[in-house]
Amino acid sequence: MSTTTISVTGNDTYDITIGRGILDRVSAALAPGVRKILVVHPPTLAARAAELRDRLLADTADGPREVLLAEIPDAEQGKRIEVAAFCWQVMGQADFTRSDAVIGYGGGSVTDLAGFVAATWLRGVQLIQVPTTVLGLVDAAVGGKTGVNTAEGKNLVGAFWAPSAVVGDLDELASLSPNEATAGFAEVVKAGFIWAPEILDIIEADPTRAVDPTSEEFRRTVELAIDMKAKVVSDDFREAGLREILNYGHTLGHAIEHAERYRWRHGAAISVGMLYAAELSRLAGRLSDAAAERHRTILESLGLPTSYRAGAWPQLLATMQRDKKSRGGMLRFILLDDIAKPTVLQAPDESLLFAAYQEVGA
Ligand SMILES: NC(=O)c1ccc[n+]([C@@H]2O[C@H](COP(=O)([O-])OP(=O)(O)OC[C@H]3O[C@@H](n4cnc5c(N)ncnc54)[C@H](O)[C@@H]3O)[C@@H](O)[C@H]2O)c1
Ligand SMILES: O=C(O)C(=O)C[C@@H](O)[C@H](O)[C@H](O)COP(=O)(O)O
Ligand SMILES: [Zn+2]
Repeated sequence: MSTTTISVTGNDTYDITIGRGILDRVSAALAPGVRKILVVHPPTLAARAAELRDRLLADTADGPREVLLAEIPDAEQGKRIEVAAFCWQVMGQADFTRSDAVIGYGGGSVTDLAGFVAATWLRGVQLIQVPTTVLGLVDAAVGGKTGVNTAEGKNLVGAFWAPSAVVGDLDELASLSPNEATAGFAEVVKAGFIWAPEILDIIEADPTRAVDPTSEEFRRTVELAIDMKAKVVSDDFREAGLREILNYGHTLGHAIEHAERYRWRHGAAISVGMLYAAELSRLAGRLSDAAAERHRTILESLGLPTSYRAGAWPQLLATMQRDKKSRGGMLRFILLDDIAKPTVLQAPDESLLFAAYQEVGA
């Protein structure tokens, strides 16, 4: 099967390579002169991280290397400042210098944490992202948003720090459970609604094939989603404007994740958040009934959640105030004027926000 390369341009230029059996590209992506490498990984991938270490050690063309493995707690438990401090300690004790590198090998939680460690160690060292989940591949590993959660909310501390390469080996996804693959696929659906309607057509034609990581349909939708993200972050790395569209569904979605103390998968929360944004768009008189209904149908056809506890509204509203798109006390939402026509809604009336929530509250 062929390999696809999608490039991010701008201040930092790098390639996202998508293919099968391409892990050897990780070593090739290291800058000349890298002597020490920290591979950050979750417990689930401990054995495979050791194999990756052995591959990196076997490549001696650029001289000898030291490869350290940093196993971090799973999922959101890994996105804590204490975990970043653990990685800093490992790097400090091994004398990592500015010419050394960090590799994020795992899902989005790992690539976010590894990216943050790379951004902050000595104010920035080389970062290579090797995503192993659908969500990591199509979204988290691309674009250089890195960070950790705080007690008050999701991703509240972080940095923009671009990887120098993203190696997307589809073989890595084979061990994902169908539920995990589907949850991550919510970000592909997002790409369909904000930018690439072809994704929606493919899902509607056959939702089961669309989420199957071995299918051609999956490969096509994933490449469309990555291509969209690469274009957006090439244009607006630091989220001064256009990049905000990538937050479609995230204002409510992040608040649900926080309310659930991260027992919900990110993609599942974003699924409810996207339906909420669609209903808000419809009630604000921007989106047609049919386009809002298309959200519900597509998300449900994939088995993604479309409702959340009705009684949670006051808590969700309070958490949404801390969303990064807020300005002063003013909430801002990414809505749709139509499919693939994202827009911003500033300071919506609380009654409108509540009315939209009644469409997803159960
Ligand atoms: N930086 C960004 O632009 C960006 C974009 C989207 C999401 N995110 C963040 O990504 C995180 C969610 O990422 P995620 O959905 O990948 O979750 P995750 O990283 O928590 O991984 C989900 C689960 O899958 C396991 N896993 C990972 N790879 C596996 C594999 N190949 N086989 C079997 N199991 C595997 C992990 O151990 C974990 O239990 C959230 O924290 C979210 O905020 C960041
Ligand atoms: O890359 C972006 O920009 C995104 O918003 C992508 C989102 O899918 C992702 O979940 C991101 O981490 C959310 O960012 P935040 O700034 O709202 O924390
Ligand atoms: Zn997201």
